[in-house]
Amino acid sequence: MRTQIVAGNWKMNCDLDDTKSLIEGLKKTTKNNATEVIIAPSFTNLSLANCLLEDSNIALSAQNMNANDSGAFTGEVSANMLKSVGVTYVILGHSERRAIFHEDAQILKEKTNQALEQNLSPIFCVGEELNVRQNNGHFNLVEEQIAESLFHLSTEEFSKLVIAYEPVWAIGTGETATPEQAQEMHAHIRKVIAKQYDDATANSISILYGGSVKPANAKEIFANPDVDGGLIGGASLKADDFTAIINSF
Ligand SMILES: O=C(CO)COP(=O)(O)O
Repeated sequence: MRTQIVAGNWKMNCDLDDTKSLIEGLKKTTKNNATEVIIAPSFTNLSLANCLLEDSNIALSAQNMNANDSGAFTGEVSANMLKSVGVTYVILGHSERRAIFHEDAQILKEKTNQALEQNLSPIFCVGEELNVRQNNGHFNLVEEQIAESLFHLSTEEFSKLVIAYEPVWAIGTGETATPEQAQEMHAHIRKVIAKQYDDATANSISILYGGSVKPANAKEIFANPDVDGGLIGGASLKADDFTAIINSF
């Protein structure tokens, strides 16, 4: 039985007050759920979020992290700093980091290594742009993204990952992959992992879908056998919507 996960990627949204009220809203509505619930506020609000979440079972994730331990990296945040404010997950390889901040397979490999060394669980994002899908290159591209940054890991290390499939054309566009498109890519990812590692590893990894998930479509996406939850952007910024998504399993 794989862990079902619903993670909210707040991106560059919510100041201190917004963070406080969103978390208070979530704590009222998300009690006693069997699903692992994770939120990823911005760096500046992680410490507050950690205090507010003390009596809850909502876990904290960062949206990014530097690959180095410490030192002269102006503007960057280390794994150790994240751990010191209660962070247990880190989103790596989000398409916005790849496209806007030019993060490539090598840097994502280094960040993954550092996260695992420091006992943070990476939520590693993969996904194709629309033109790649239109040219039928999406299966190969996603396989390549996983292989280039992750296949150097040992079986034990790989088992600590969460994978998120986020087709770039579905992020923030209101256009969602159909349940069939999500299922076939998730099954493909699992097959690729089984080929590199083994069936047990492939079957134990939680693979999340991300891209315009909302209360109205979460149920049909989560109903697929290889979809173990969601990485939610816009709809994670409203406590009611996020809770409705969590309750869609
Ligand atoms: O990028 C996403 C989560 O990481 C998805 O964003 P949306 O849910 O806003 O499409």
